[in-house]
Amino acid sequence: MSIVVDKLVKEYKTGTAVGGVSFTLPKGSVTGLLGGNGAGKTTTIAMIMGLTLPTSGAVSVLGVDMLRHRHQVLARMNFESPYVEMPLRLTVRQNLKVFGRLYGVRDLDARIATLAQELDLVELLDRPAGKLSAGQKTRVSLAKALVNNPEVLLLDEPTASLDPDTADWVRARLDRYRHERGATILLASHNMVEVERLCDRVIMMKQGRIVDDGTPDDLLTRYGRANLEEVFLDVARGRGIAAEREAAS
Ligand SMILES: Nc1ncnc2c1ncn2[C@@H]1O[C@H](COP(=O)(O)OP(=O)(O)OP(=O)(O)O)[C@@H](O)[C@H]1O
Repeated sequence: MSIVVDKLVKEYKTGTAVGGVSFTLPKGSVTGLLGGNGAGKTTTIAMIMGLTLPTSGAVSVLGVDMLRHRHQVLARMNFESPYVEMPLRLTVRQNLKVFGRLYGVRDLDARIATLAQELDLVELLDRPAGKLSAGQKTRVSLAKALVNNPEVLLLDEPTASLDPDTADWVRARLDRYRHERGATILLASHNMVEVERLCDRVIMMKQGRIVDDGTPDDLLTRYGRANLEEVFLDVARGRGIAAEREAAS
């Protein structure tokens, strides 16, 4: 298994952000984490990456306990999040160099040149990161996330702020990366088209808990719906399977 999350909890003074979440993600799988605002998706991803310390529970990535030995595996994973700003005065190239060195990437200049070609960043390489549009920044963040060719990739809304055409292109890029690298990907998204297109499994979260889990087809059948958007609305509005189970117990 590439990622094992076991009874993960994150309590803040203001309340419970993640209230006991468990799942396992096999190598090469692409899983979507779906849920409304405040459901706990970002906090879950941050705990898997080791950016946020859990209150309790365990996370292992590629067989390594992230709470004790995360330095052993960090070079084999990466993440993208709109919440993590890059140094804005540095150019795109300098940013990619800093992150590439942090991850110990060999032949870094060649890697940056390849990524710039693939993500259409050639024209932007010598511009300061602070002078980019939101969509351009998202593409640079994706380059940062791929700089070390990670086996495990965590993405927090990878196409937020992209126009539909660029978003579609980024999804195609991620799909190709997944197939070429055999990477395991966990992505939080509000975009159902994205999830239906990329994910072989969907984990639905609400108020810090997992309320459903299955392939997109399983969920459509279970809820009797034509698309994931309708399933999402059922779950968000409390008409989900979890609500029915609770009512029945
Ligand atoms: N640093 C923090 N301190 C206190 N509360 C926090 C902190 N970070 C997150 N929370 C709270 O934890 C809950 C889960 O937040 P989280 O960002 O994980 O949700 P999300 O599912 O990613 O939401 P969104 O879709 O809006 O990005 C929210 O109620 C949020 O207010």
